Amino acid sequence: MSFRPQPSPPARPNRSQLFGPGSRSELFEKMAASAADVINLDLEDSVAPDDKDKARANIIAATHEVDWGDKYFSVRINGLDTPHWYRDVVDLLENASDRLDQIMIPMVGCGEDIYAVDALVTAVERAKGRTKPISFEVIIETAAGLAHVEEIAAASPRLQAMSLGYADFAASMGMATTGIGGTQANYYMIHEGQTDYPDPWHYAVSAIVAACRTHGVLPVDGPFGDFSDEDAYIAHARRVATLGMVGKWAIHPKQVKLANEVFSPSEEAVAEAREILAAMEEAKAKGLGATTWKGKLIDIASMKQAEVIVRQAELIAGR
Ligand SMILES: CC(=O)SCCNC(=O)CCNC(=O)[C@H](O)C(C)(C)COP(=O)(O)OP(=O)(O)OC[C@H]1O[C@@H](n2cnc3c(N)ncnc32)[C@H](O)[C@@H]1OP(=O)(O)O
Ligand SMILES: O=CC(=O)O
Ligand SMILES: [Mg+2]
Repeated sequence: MSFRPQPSPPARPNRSQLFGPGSRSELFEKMAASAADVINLDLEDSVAPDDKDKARANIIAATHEVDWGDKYFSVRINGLDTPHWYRDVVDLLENASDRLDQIMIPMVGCGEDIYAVDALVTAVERAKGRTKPISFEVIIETAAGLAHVEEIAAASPRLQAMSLGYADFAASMGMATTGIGGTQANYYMIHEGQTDYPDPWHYAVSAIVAACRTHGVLPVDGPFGDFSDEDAYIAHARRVATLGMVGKWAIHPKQVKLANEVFSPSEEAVAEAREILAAMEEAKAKGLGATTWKGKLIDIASMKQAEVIVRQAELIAGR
């Protein structure tokens, strides 16, 4: 219990985040023309060490030259355990246009990691007279990151979003898999001869959602590596949407449409939510806190559940 109301996350659509290597500038116009809500140009793992300088220069040029429309524009910097990250921050903040909205910080392990980047970003912003503050997104993708997820979620007012990075997370946890997201062939149970493949990521997803919701941060699901398997992507996305995530990465353009569909409430769900709200208004007018709708109990908490769906639909419609 707390007397403090739960803070709202930033009110912007974040259903799909399309990634592309900063070293592949030929992809930028295609990314800008996509239906993704968020663009993540990468300086980290999809860029070879020898290409880091070129990738930074490409991304800076793209903030000036490419029309990114109304997309939220984010750049993933290198991790704090590398020699690259400070140069990423300094070069971007000194030279990128105001089209840069966000820096994504990978491999975070504790709140102090965010503090360190915040201090550097703040210093460069002041030195260069940048008036638009840069926001942060972090990736939880290590055992330490998950262990400290709540302090990370509370670490900076710049923090808008937090993603689960399946590949590095699996490696850090010592998980016996090379799969990026989804069910895992060796993670199964057998009951009365029937094989069931439970979700090995459930705990991490729920821990991230709880930390994010506590501190008004958008919880986002990370990559799904097998971009040829659309059904498996959709199944994974639907599971995490049910658990409270607001969107998912697209590491191939064909995944953008899938994410946008899964993370937009269906017309049927919105109509039902509005019916619940109307039924509860009627009940409240009669002095009741609970009533029956389609043979089921609904009460004040049902209104809050319905409002989540209606708010989400309105946010997307207002895009
Ligand atoms: C674990 C992690 O950290 S994930 C995050 C970091 N990883 C990334 O950023 C990787 C992002 N994705 C990619 O680099 C690429 O999509 C790859 C390597 C997976 C596949 O690339 P390709 O072999 O070129 O893909 P494919 O041939 O299927 O591309 C089909 C079309 O989509 C385009 N395309 C490919 N990737 C992208 C992209 N990320 N954004 C926009 N368009 C793209 C191609 O140029 C091609 O366009 P065309 O039809 O006009 O020729
Ligand atoms: O950065 C993403 C991941 O899956 O690792
Ligand atoms: Mg990673």
